[in-house]
Amino acid sequence: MLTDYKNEPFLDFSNEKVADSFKKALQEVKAKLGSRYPLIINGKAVETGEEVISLNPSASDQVVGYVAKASLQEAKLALESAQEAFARWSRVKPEERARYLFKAAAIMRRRKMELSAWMVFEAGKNWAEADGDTAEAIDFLEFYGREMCRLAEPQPLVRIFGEDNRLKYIPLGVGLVIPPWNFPLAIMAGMTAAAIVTGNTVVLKPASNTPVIAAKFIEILQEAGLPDGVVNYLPGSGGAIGDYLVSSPQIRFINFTGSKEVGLRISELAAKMVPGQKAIKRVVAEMGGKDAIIVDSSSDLEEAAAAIVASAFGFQGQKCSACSRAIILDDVYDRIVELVIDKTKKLTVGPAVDNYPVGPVTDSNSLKRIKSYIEIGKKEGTLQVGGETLEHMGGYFVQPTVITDVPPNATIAQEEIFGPVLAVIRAKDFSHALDIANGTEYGLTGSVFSRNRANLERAAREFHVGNLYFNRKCTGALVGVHPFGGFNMSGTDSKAGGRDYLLLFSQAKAISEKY
Ligand SMILES: NC(=O)c1ccc[n+]([C@@H]2O[C@H](COP(=O)([O-])OP(=O)(O)OC[C@H]3O[C@@H](n4cnc5c(N)ncnc54)[C@H](O)[C@@H]3O)[C@@H](O)[C@H]2O)c1
Ligand SMILES: N[C@@H](CCC=O)C(=O)O
Repeated sequence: MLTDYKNEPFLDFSNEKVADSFKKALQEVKAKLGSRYPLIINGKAVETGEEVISLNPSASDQVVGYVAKASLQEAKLALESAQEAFARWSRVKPEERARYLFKAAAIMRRRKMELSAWMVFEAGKNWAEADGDTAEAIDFLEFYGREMCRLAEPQPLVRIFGEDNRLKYIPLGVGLVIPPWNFPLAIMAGMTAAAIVTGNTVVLKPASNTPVIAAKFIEILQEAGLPDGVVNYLPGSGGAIGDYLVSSPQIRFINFTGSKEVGLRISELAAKMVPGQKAIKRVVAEMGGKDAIIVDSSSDLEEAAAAIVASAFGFQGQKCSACSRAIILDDVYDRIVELVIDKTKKLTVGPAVDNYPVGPVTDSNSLKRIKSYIEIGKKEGTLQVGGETLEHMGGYFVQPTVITDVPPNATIAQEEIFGPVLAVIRAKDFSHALDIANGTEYGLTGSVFSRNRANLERAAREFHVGNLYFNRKCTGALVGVHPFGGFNMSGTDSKAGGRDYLLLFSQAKAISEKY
């Protein structure tokens, strides 16, 4: 009998014992940096002539791991392996499939600190961010396992005389899982787990900046006894093997999370029928955001400013949910700006291993992109804090940056920067604030700080985002509690961690028997 689902608790690093254990885990992982990781196809290690070199963004001369890089030849093998495994795996009972997830979650729980330590090195997450990522990965496994058991139960149908009617959920086939690097364990594991627990088999192409933590997940699935070929681990360049995989006739669905540009390309390619293709490809694409926090004059200004700073600069603003626009009503604008500046100035920047509040951004391209947005922002508004990149520190560090008096249509108020840059925008009144908030092509997260019930009710109706929060930060969705996914160009609103998610990887078969 399954226990009720509960979110995995976060570690309390202010407890000296917990902090000491984590330091030990960091030391242990440090000793393993620089190892080699092969592809895993049909359960077997496959070496290739090329490699992806995963670097520590806090210290860009430190190699986290050397990972075999797939070419089209291995991509073909991985597809064949998934296709063969599907014939067996799709017949495994749903409850049995769920048990592999529960077992993997138990292994992850035992290796929790180690997994988080890998993300400190590979993704540049500080301790709490890395722990949050591991906890969310465990949550996805536990939640989707239970969801599969629920979907396997007899589904409610209207009964009519003289017929027996049933409806059951069956898998789609072979899928492609393409996750981003910013939640390199949670999102990657969640996207994969949902696809396989529903009876599909997959090719998992991890993000090129974070293939080592994905290799650890594969180790865990193997330890949990997952049959060969159900998940095929295929690191490689998205540009080089992505199009081939997406266009392949065997692929039945693509579960993508990443940028709007790549998501739209996948969506377009997947829509083109190719010879040998038997079914329409389903595309689940969760993409970028330009998320806003609105503050009105009735709100607790201290709390609002703290939430803006936490949402804007947590993990260096590299969350699709990050607050990149603070939209402040005129009468409290100056006070909020003062509070935000004050709180941002207190944030120190440094290596993730030393647990600084602000760590590095993911790579040199990212640093360059953010730097160029800061330059644009300096012309579009008033630079108040930050504005510098800190190359001399040996990693990809960018100061948390606040730019005020930004017009709603400015480039930095419209385009996703995906870094620690906050645009502060002045609104005349609440209607204007909502217009500004809805005035981008995205619609992922948003938050409103207000004690005015009418404003909150109006925002509930009119603030057009997939995840709307009141009087709290706009990051940090919890599995099962805040099903996650965005509107408009933020994606297909798949609601990861929600009750609808597994249906995206299933098809319902209705069976009627006349008596
Ligand atoms: N909405 C969400 O739930 C969510 C969650 C996390 C991140 N994101 C978004 O992800 C982006 C950051 O992640 P990223 O930099 O990894 O995004 P990205 O689009 O650059 O890459 C995402 C994945 O796509 C792969 N890829 C690249 N080109 C490809 C191609 N032509 N074909 C197939 N695959 C290809 C990459 O290798 C990677 O695995 C941001 O825009 C962020 O907002 C969204
Ligand atoms: N689910 C995460 C964001 C994922 C995207 O980066 C949050 O709610 O903060």
